[in-house]
Amino acid sequence: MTTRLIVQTREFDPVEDLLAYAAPDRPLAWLRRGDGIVAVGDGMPAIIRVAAGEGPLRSAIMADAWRELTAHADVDDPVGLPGTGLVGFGALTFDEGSGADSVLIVPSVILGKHQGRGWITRIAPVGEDLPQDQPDATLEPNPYGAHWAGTVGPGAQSPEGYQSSVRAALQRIGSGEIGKVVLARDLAGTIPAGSDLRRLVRALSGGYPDTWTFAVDGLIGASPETLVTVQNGGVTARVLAGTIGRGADADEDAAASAHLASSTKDIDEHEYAVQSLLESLRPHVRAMASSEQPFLLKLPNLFHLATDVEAELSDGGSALDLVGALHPTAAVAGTPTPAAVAAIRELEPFDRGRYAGPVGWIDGNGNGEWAIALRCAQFVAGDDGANIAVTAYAGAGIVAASDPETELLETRVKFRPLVDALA
Ligand SMILES: C=C(O[C@@H]1C=C(C(=O)O)C=C[C@H]1O)C(=O)O
Repeated sequence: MTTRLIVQTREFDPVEDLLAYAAPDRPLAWLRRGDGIVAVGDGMPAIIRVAAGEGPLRSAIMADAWRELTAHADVDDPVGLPGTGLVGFGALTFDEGSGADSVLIVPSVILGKHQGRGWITRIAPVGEDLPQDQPDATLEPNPYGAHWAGTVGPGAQSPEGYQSSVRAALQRIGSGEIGKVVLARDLAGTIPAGSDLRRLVRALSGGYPDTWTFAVDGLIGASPETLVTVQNGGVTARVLAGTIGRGADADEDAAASAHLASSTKDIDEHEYAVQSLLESLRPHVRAMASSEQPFLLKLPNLFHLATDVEAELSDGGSALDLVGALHPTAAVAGTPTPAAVAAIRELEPFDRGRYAGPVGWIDGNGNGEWAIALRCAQFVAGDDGANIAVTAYAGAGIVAASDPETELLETRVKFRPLVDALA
């Protein structure tokens, strides 16, 4: 049976710290430079869950279910900003064959902020009171819980194992089977039961302001890379590929960025990623434009080669339709895509789950912002007060000129935001 939702958005004094209103143990958030959207409390009037094993249609099933939900929703949204009205927060698995499920969650209360304007959205099934009309309705910040620290160590893929996988990938590249493949490794550990996960979200968004910080169903991270954003017919995407760690002082830093900007290995790796995005996007848009040369994106821990792409939507698709068309890009899978995904299945001894999958939000008009879930970890609560399990992931693009040890070091630098924040 179709869920029918009633949705009401109202202008609201912008709150300083959106996260202070989120659920400590399962925050639902999308933040960048203090702007964004956060679920207040943990009410969920609708959740679309695509279970593992649904086959290669995961994003299509979700996009269709979302269309159905929005078609039956009664939305009153005089504010009309990105993230107002009916919103679902989503996280999808990287691989269609993953054992993890993909989710799109509609919370009952959302607080948002965009360029100095604030709003509140309340959502309930038709026939039930909107949250503000319920007897115990309150909107109070939750004080942050005590500081906590976790431990993570090698996961299913050891550092040595990672280098052997890179060597195996180089052989496949040498034989012409693939041009590029992105190989990841995992770190596993625990954090204490009851930890206030908002502390991690806050540390990531404060420390890495140029990233999109997300928390969706236990997947928490700060990604520098968008998969696609759609806003009133305009489409944008940011492609990243080609990476070098920051230098220890100004001279080393300048040398590192100059090295990256002129490295043919990194420029090739980047070009694979740009071409794959342009090819997948082309059938859905017109007036596609991207810069000729990548620019250098500077993050606190590393530099990336980056290209921004802009276009106009031409087929009326939603942000989730585009997610389905674009994922997985060569930035996180490789080229050609099917052979790269097959190589990942063979060379990585773990299931990526939602790492390197699409994470973001979609609204009732099909607008939305989706990142690639990088620099992230999946948190899974234990039973009966047991510790919370954490698995973090980081990968690197392997091309013909890659060196196993350098790629291992690159994954170490990419783990740093998360590992530092957990310590
Ligand atoms: C795979 C990751 O990052 C991707 C790979 C990059 C590279 O190989 O240079 C750069 C940015 C991302 O597209 C990761 O962070 O885990």
